[in-house]
Amino acid sequence: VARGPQYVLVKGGTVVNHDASFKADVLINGQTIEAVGPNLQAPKGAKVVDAAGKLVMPGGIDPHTHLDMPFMGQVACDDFFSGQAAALAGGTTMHIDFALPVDHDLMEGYKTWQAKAVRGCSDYGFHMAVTSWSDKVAKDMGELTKLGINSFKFFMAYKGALMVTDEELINGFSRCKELGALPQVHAENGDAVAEGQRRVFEAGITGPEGHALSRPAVLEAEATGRAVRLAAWVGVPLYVVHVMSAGAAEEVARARQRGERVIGEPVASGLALNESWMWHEDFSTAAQYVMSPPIRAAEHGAALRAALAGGALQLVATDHAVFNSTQKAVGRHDFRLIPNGVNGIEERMHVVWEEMVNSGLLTPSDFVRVTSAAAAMAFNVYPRKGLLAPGSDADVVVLDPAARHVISARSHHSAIDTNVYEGKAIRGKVVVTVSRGRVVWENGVLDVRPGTSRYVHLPPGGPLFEGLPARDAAAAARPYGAAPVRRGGGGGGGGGGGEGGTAAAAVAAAAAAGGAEKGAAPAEAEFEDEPSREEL
Ligand SMILES: NC(=O)NCCC(=O)O
Ligand SMILES: [Zn+2]
Ligand SMILES: [Zn+2]
Repeated sequence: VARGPQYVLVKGGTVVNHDASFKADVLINGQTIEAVGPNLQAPKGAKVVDAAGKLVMPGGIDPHTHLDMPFMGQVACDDFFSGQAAALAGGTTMHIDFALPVDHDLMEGYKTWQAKAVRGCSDYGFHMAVTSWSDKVAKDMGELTKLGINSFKFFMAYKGALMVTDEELINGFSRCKELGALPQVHAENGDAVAEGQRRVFEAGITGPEGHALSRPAVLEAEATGRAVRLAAWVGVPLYVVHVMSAGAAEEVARARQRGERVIGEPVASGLALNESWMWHEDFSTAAQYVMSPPIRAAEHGAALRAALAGGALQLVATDHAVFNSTQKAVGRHDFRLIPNGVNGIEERMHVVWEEMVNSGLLTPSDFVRVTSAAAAMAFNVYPRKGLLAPGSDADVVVLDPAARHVISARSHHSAIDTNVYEGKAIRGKVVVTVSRGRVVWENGVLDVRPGTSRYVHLPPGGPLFEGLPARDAAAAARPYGAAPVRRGGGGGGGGGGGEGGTAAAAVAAAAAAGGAEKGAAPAEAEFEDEPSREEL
């Protein structure tokens, strides 16, 4: 495949990183940034991109997508080529997709998703869902960390399909801790949702609005609170995907106030849209907006934007999972059958720019943090990704803050025939995208080919895991929270310790009560060998 010129010089723009912004040129050599600085000279044959008056930023990273996903009897209509092409046209140069186990088999899931991804055209990584528990699942999680997966997702909803029990959640969290892998949760109380759906449907509400009514925000807050507390008890960081409500955001914020390492991920749709669409009289229009947890009343969106601005939530994804109007129509007479999911992989950068930067809630550097750097850090691929600096991958976007455009299904690049942001006016536009050193989007023209995707290994034991053994040791010194342990004192050290008790502390308390070596340290984290960063 012809790659284009070896050198690309992005000239005359303002470089915006998450920690600084300054006037500089960016020189790309092959797939890597060679230099960032003033007045760089273009080597012979270089392609020069004029960025005068524009912002030059690290390519976006969307940490939550579902391309080519079989779900609720349908297969998401963006495959890895159309989805990644759409991403590049919107300034997102890497995404992390959720591989699903095949018949609960994680390794089969990994192979299946790699086979799907081959036809793509951009960088991608994987999370893996864990939908059951067994020794084999635990073993496969270890194998997958060697294959570049450092995060595992647990669905607390989708009863009878993907949902796990609390016991499975605890086993999974504990295994993640051993591996230095980040557990992620879809936080909704799946039992209550199933009951809510039954009640709403039996009350005669069968349309898309039933989706919103059947899974209220309280069920998301409950599950979020449960997940963060269980993660704290296990002593592992936690990543809460698609935070859609004020209550769930509060649970994340409170956990962080308690010193727990929790990341909260709002998605573009939750920040920018509101639930009223699900009451639209036209079924096709209303069904487009059905996703889980649901897009909620406007005050939730405002709370999520505020939480993102104030740092209570950390980064923005999309949960891009697209089903076209024909696919959505299978739920015409029963909202429970509408395949859940909305678009966003192409729109995220623009929607976040409009909602968060044009409104003054975030600075351009904050924008880079929430759309790129924070994901690179959370998934342990920073500064290779998420930063414009010598040695980093040459994933670069040029954003013209003055250019205006309107989002529409008529002009987007996704395979879906609708767009939940239809008609939304945006001030600011990604005018150039460079993916691994190649200009793939310029002047409204996309230059991509299927079969050019690249898998990015995500090694375990990232920054979120630094210092955890010391935290465990401190917790073990105060088993069950603040209660002192009396050797032989009957009953192993007294009552519960509020938010403070961890599993590590309980192990130490039990050991002390049973006469084992005093203060036995919890097992050292066994982060397995860092996988090579080489491509597959
Ligand atoms: N979110 C959604 O509605 N669909 C994709 C699956 C998931 O992330 O829950
Ligand atoms: Zn989910
Ligand atoms: Zn999702």
